[in-house]
Amino acid sequence: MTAVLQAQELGKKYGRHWALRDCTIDVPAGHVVGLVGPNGAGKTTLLKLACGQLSPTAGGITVLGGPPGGQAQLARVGFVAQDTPTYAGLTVADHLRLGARLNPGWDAALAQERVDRLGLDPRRRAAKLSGGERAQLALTLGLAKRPELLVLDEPVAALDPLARRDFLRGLMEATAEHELSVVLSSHLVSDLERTCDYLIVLVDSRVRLAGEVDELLATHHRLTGPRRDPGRLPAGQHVVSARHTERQSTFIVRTDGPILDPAWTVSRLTMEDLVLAYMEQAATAPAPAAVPRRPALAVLR
Ligand SMILES: Nc1ncnc2c1ncn2[C@@H]1O[C@H](COP(=O)(O)OP(=O)(O)OP(=O)(O)O)[C@@H](O)[C@H]1O
Repeated sequence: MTAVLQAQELGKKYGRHWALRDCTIDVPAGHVVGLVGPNGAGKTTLLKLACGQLSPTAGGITVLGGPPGGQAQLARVGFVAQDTPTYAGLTVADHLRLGARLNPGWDAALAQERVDRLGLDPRRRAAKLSGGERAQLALTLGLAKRPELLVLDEPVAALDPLARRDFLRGLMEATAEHELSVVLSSHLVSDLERTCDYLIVLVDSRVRLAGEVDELLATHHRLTGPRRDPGRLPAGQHVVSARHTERQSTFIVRTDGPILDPAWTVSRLTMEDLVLAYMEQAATAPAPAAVPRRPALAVLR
């Protein structure tokens, strides 16, 4: 299957500061990808590189098999930037007319159906819409363009829980109805947990983890048992994080094999556990030169 997003040692520098570096990822089409990481991790930088709004300082990136940003590519990629930008002085109907004018593949019926269903007054100016309504309008514009890839940069950050749920529900319905890949950045792991089947964790300008959620959850485990040095775990069990009390150790490990040691109580992780483990690892361990598929760093606390 064609990769929707492929990056090879991709890097972007602002002045002397790397906003993103050594980013190597290969995301297949047909996924809803959650891009998560703390403030300043480089999420917006990666998304802008993917949409051709920024040029790489190092490495390369292809989107839907081609270089981002060209005229043909722009029609295939929808981008809803941070703060869901709309034109304050234009009405909802003006936005739809503008969308139709600017996008060759514009789906007027889809746009109208969404506006009707959401109860957005076509005569209302964007400045008079609530944050949630503006976000829904921006999502409508992104969807009606009928892109193959829709990129959403923290679209729900300013929304209340109800508006967030409605927005994400709209997004999920749209991905189910149309063949669409989505890359969605957010700080809210619980939202990503509901919507995403592919995860990228970006911390401090580097990708720390990337892969299909099911596979990541199947290969990561929490082990709890008598206190043990992480160096005494089997070679195939890579320690992502370790915590110790006087008598007990709790490890989060990544492994392809079964956990056979009867000393351990083994429990499954949630996506939030996984994200936090890799964020903590990044905070306490030196950054890897490139993303290892199987992280080999042991974090002992
Ligand atoms: N135009 C710019 N000029 C200089 N530095 C920038 C610029 N844009 C971003 N940066 C820096 O690059 C780093 C990554 O920023 P980026 O906006 O990509 O992070 P982010 O993960 O999207 O953050 P947030 O979650 O806060 O939106 C940050 O340290 C930021 O200060």
